[in-house]
Amino acid sequence: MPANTGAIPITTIKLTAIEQSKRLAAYTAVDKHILPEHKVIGIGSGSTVPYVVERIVAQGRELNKDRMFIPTGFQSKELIVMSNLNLGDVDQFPTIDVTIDGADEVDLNLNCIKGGGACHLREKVLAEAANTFILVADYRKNADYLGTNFTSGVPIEVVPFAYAKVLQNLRHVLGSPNATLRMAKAKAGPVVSDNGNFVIDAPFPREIMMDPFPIMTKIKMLTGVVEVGLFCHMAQAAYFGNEDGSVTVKRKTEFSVMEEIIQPS
Ligand SMILES: O=C(CO)[C@H](O)[C@H](O)COP(=O)(O)O
Repeated sequence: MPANTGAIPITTIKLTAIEQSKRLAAYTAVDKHILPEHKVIGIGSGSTVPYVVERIVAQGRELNKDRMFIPTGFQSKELIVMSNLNLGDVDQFPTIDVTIDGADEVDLNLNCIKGGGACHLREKVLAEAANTFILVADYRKNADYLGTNFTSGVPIEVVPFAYAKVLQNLRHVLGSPNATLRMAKAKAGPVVSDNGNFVIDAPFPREIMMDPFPIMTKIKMLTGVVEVGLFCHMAQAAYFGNEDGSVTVKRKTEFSVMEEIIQPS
């Protein structure tokens, strides 16, 4: 099913198992983390986030009238506006109470890949600005190691004139021989991000992805790179909707990441 940007109420559509899993994750995360005292809320991108907004809208006008909602890009901006929520930006609200966002894959330690929708620069800014950063996804995104199911690689936003140089660095120096420039599907030429930049997808072998922080810093040091779609040590929790109606939660504790399963009620 195509992503619903908010124009059609999602609840009127018959959902596939995967869409139900996304909705379950989103609803559970909103119920646990978007509390009456939260006034500035970051809204991520992707096909799971419309369910986040749907659940927030269901909290009612009384709670939402005093809240500001900060988007991570064009899609979430449209969602916020179409849902009659108050639209703000991160330059007005550099401290966000809670940001909820989707993920392309999440590992054992709550590191994740983001940028499948080329929004990871703004997504990372809103994740970093947030006191609490929460991920929502269906069960396919729940992995032990990054690159398990999401094999297209780490999304890397680059300034256009530097893309060929960065590709060379990735292929010949950093160990991603199959790094490629992401091409558009319904337009000739490359994908252009909401910030006017290009996106490279760089797959790395398992041994590198088992501990993604070092490669994230190396990629980020390449001149021309704007942001890397590896979010390391940022999320407090991730919610995955499962096919059987349960929700798997990975939650950061003081010393490690704990996993629990919430059974359907
Ligand atoms: O990082 C993202 C966009 O840049 C999305 O959050 C990510 O691709 C997950 O999307 P979906 O909820 O459709 O699976």
